[in-house]
Order: sequence, then structure tokens, then C-alpha cells
Amino acid sequence: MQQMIDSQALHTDFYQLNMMKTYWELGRADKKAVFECYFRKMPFKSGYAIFAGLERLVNYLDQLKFSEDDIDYLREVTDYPEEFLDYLKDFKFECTVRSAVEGEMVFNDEPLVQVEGPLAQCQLIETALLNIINYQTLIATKAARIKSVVEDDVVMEFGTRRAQEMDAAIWGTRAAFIGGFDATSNVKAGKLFGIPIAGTHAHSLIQSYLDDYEGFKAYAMTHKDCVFLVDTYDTLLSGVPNAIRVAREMGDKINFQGVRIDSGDMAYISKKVRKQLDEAGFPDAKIYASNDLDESTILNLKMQRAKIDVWGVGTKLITAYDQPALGAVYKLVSIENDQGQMVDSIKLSSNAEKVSTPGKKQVWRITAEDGKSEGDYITLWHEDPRKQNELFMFHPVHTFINKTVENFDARPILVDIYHKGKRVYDLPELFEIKQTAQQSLDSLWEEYKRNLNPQKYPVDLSKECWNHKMRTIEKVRKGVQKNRNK
Ligand SMILES: Nc1ncnc2c1ncn2[C@@H]1O[C@H](COP(=O)(O)OP(=O)(O)OP(=O)(O)O)[C@@H](O)[C@H]1O
Ligand SMILES: O=P(O)(O)OC[C@H]1O[C@H](OP(=O)(O)OP(=O)(O)O)[C@H](O)[C@@H]1O
Ligand SMILES: O=C(O)c1cccnc1
Repeated sequence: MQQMIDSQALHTDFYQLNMMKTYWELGRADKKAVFECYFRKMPFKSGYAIFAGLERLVNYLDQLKFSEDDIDYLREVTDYPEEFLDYLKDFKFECTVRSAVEGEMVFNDEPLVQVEGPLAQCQLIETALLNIINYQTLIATKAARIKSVVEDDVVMEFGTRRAQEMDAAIWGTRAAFIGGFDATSNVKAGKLFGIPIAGTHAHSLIQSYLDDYEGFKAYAMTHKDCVFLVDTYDTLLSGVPNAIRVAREMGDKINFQGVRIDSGDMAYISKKVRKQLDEAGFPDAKIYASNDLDESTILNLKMQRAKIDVWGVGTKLITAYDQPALGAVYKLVSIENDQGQMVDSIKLSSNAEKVSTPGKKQVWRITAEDGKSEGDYITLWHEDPRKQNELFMFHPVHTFINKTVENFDARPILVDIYHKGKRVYDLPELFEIKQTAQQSLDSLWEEYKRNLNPQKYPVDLSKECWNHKMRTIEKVRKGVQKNRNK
């Protein structure tokens, strides 16, 4: 019963159900459609993004059906006829879904997920699909940017208390791990996903003893591994000296791992703390730091040669503080007409970059002999660049920017996840996904990876795809003109 009440089918916008009703009532519900999900602008002005969210999308699709309870609710609050409610009750997911795999680096204006199947079904899942992919891809990308500056230091995820509610903390933590974080303070995320859990203690422990020494001592008597938070009263005069005192007193009874600082000038303080620890005979004790950190503060602290070994990052990661939404969209690219033929559809805009690319497509990652990515190449579905000896790659708007690539490898980015409603993809282990992210980023030139003003990675259209887009624009324009003249 609980399972049925917790059905996710109503995790959709009301307008999706209303459109489903239109399609159903007018006999269009089962028309074949193709939708693609993509984002238009790179998040955080980043040179790359890390795709995440597929596992949760699969969890959602695997169990997608309307419970009795859902149907009762819809009966109560809508004027839907019983026949339509029966149609929803019998709903069985039958779409074919192709997607980038989690951890794969992805870019703007390329399909990340493609859904093909009965129009009404494709429509229903739009909201949940975007909800999941938008958030998790954003957090995995933010995490990768942070990891890129901490380099080989350990970085821990501390964001749960500041996340936008409980689900975001859990799935955001998983996305952060994919993007390169090493551990989390969220115990449930540890249990669910096998992410290493780690942590220190809070100011409240010290405050409850009204004294650094008493607080550290209490913690040390009850724990083997100890990292003491030293900034409750005065880091240099009280926190660190008392941490050293307890570490000496307890000797081998504890693993004195280090101290955490959480306020003040962390470059200045960390250098002083390092000196205190070294002089006291604890050169291996690590200095942990937290306090509103993000990739730019961390980079700055590194430039100031702050003596920080372990970074704790919460708010600015889990809330994607500097860009709270990825803005991925889900657009109809092809639809079956009344004659049973597929017609490719387009969304026009006065802004050239915003005009959608019609037709069912594949994204190919083009790699040169040195193993580095040359760019992504979007083709119509039937094209296969692997059959070509050389590839002409050009910017889809500024077409004079172009190059010809030889001796390349082309790898399809969209892989089969569901075939006509049946799952054909086994979800990888999380550590494999993390590895995918690492390998993916290793194939990217440094120029695309720097956090500030990176070069723009090429995402090009094949000649055929580009010509098709131009012809479709022309056709739609002529249609609009004809209607105006009526
Ligand atoms: N040396 C530094 N260079 C650049 N930024 C720093 C440096 N030291 C700390 N910061 C960052 O400065 C920001 C603000 O620190 P601020 O001094 O206001 O906090 P605080 O001392 O912790 O105050 P509070 O006690 O209220 O927490 C934090 O994001 C922190 O990470
Ligand atoms: O700064 P963030 O990147 O968000 O990292 C998480 C923060 O959460 C804790 O502070 P909080 O004031 O909530 O609790 P405390 O009393 O333990 O310091 C911790 O000390 C960090 O400062
Ligand atoms: O373990 C910690 O130090 C921790 C956990 C959550 C938030 N801030 C710090």
C-alpha cells in the first residue's frame, strides 16, 4: 500500500496530464514521437558539464504507473472522464530511451537523453526527467570544478544541512561523488550508495563543555579517530594548544588526525596552525578547512599557500550557489503525421543559437589519435561517421570556423537504456561512474577545463544535419507566410 501511495506518476506538471488527455481524446496518444533533452548554456560558464541523474531516472521509469490512490485523487480534483482515468490506470511505459551515461562529460546544445515512443507517454515523463537531470548534472559539474582546484587533496561533502530539502541532499551528494568528491558527511548517502562517510565534530560539542580542552578530551575518550574543531574560542591561543595537549595525553589511545578551522583568515591561520602542530611533533596531523568554500575561494587560498590538506564544502556545492539551475529543456524533434510518416519539428527563435535542431539525432565524441577529444559531432540518426575517412567539422552558427579531422575515433554518446519500455541497460556501480567522469575529463584539453574563461569546446552539426535544419527552417517560414496571406 505504502509503495502505491508513493507512486511517482503524479510527479509531473498538470499540463502534461492535460495534454495527454487531448492526445487521448483525439486519437493521437499513440502517435510516435521523439523528444530530446539538452541545455543551452554551459553552467557556471564552465568548459564542460558532467552528466548525472540516469540512475534516479531509471528508478522512476522502472516503477512508473498510476496507483489507485493517484487515480482517486485525479477523480476528485479534475473533471477527467472515467475512460481517461482508466487509460491512466492501465498506463504501461513503452518508450525507447537513449541517454548519455552518468559521469560522461557533456556540452550545451547536444541531446543528453532521447525519448521515443507514444506521444502521450513521452509527454508525461518530461517533468520528472528534467527535474532529475537538471539538478544532478548541475551538482556533478560544480563538484568537478571544485575537485579540479583541490587536485590531490581530499574534499568532503558537507552540504546536507543547507541543501534544498532531503532528496536534494541525498542525490546531490551522489552527484558530488561522481564529480570527484572523496567522502560525505551524509550517513544515509553513505548507506545507500556506498560513498565513504567522514566527519569531525561541531562547535556545540565544545560549547557544551564550555571549554576546548574538556571538549576535545571528551571526544578523544569516546573515539579513536580524532579531528578537533579548533576555532570555537580562539584558534591559535586556545584551540590548537588544547588539541595538542589532548593528543599528547591520549598518545596511542587515539589517532590524532588533525584539526579543523572554520572561520577567520584561513591562509594566515592555517600557516600558523601548521607551525604549531609541527613544533609540537605532529607533522602528519592534517589541517581541515571549511566555511563557505567554493572553487574560487579554494584556488585563492592555494595561491596564498594556505596550509590546508582537507577541504569541507557544503552550501556552495549542494545549492549550486552561483547558478541554481541548469536550464535543460525537453523538445519535440520528430512526430508521426496523419499519413503515418515521421515529420521532424523545430522551435524557431529570433536568436540563432536558440533555434532547435530538428530530427532524431545521435551525438558522437570525436577523438584524435592522441586520445584527446576533438569535439562532439551531432548527426541525424541514420548517419554513422565511423564509415567516413575524414570528418568536416564546422561551427553550426559561425560556419567559417571549421576543420577537417582524419584518423579519428567516433563514439556514440547516447546509449540504449530502454527498448519499448523494457530496460536493456544495467546500472553501473558508483565507483565505475566516478571513473567514467575522470576518464572523460582526462580526454579533454586543459584549455577547455580551466574554470575561468575556458575555450569553447566544439559541438558541431554534420553537414546533413545542418542542411536538414536549414531546410526545415525554410519550410516552417514558408508555412507561416502562407497562413498569413490566407
Ligand atoms: N585568506 C583568505 N582568502 C580568501 N578568502 C578567505 C580567506 N580566509 C577565509 N576566506 C573566506 O572568506 C569568507 C568570509 O569569511 P569571514 O571572515 O566573513 O567569515 P568568518 O571569519 O568565518 O566569520 P564567522 O565567524 O561569522 O563565520 C569565507 O567564505 C571564507 O571561506
Ligand atoms: O560552510 P559550508 O561550505 O556550508 O560547510 C558546512 C558548514 O556547516 C557547519 O557549520 P554550522 O555553522 O552549520 O555548524 P557548526 O556549529 O558545527 O559550525 C560547518 O562548520 C561548516 O562551516
Ligand atoms: O563533519 C564535519 O566536520 C561537518 C559535517 C557537516 C557540516 N559541517 C561539518
